Amino acid sequence: MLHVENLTVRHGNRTALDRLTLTAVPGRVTALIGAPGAGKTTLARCVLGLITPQSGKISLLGNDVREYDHVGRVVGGASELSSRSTGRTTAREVTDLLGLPSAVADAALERVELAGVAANRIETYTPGMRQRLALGLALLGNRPIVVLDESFDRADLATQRLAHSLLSQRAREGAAVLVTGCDLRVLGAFADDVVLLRDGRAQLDGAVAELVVSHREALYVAEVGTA
Ligand SMILES: Nc1ncnc2c1ncn2[C@@H]1O[C@H](COP(=O)(O)OP(=O)(O)OP(=O)(O)O)[C@@H](O)[C@H]1O
Repeated sequence: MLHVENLTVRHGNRTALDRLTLTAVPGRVTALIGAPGAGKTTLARCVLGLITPQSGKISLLGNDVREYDHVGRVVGGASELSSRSTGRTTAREVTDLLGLPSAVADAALERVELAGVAANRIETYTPGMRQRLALGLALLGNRPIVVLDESFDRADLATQRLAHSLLSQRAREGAAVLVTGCDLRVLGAFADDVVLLRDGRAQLDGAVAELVVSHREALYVAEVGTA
């Protein structure tokens, strides 16, 4: 379980997250939907331990995020990829952190169809290949929480399909999966829950199946609005 409570983050005088509360439940895919600037990346970076919020609480598996030396041991996610590194080196950094054999890194790259370019630098990858690498890294090691700030709704169709199938499968295996994006029409096809973020606040929060019936207008108008 990933639970965020009353999280506030300010960048200078700009409030990126404003007392945000949300939960990503094990066994389900949660889509964090918001227009550009709504605060999705800020939230993902907080969960990955890259930003310290001004106030509020993040708990991972019931423990305060600050109790973890390496959040990456329990949260699968891709933070900034170093473009001069290769896909293989990057994946092996994760297997090293998790104490897994390097063959697991190779298998993760194969799963996202990057085995043939594993030895190439990330700077040579297309946007879709980078997104597939992020996906492979996030799923590596079957960690109980997955956070992907990748806007797969804007990816090429093959990458979208792969993301949908692998993230749904990981949720079915019991992980709490949080994925960000702008377009609920795409993410709603495989997400179970949705949090609609606007100006750093959760405007709507609930099961996709219920919200698209009760708040259809608000969901689709708000997601394309400016933050
Ligand atoms: N390092 C920073 N310094 C100043 N302002 C920032 C910084 N990072 C983010 N912001 C601001 O915080 C707000 C939230 O940004 P964030 O990147 O989290 O949104 P987002 O929903 O991920 O947007 P996008 O879909 O474009 O990635 C925006 O107003 C953004 O301009």
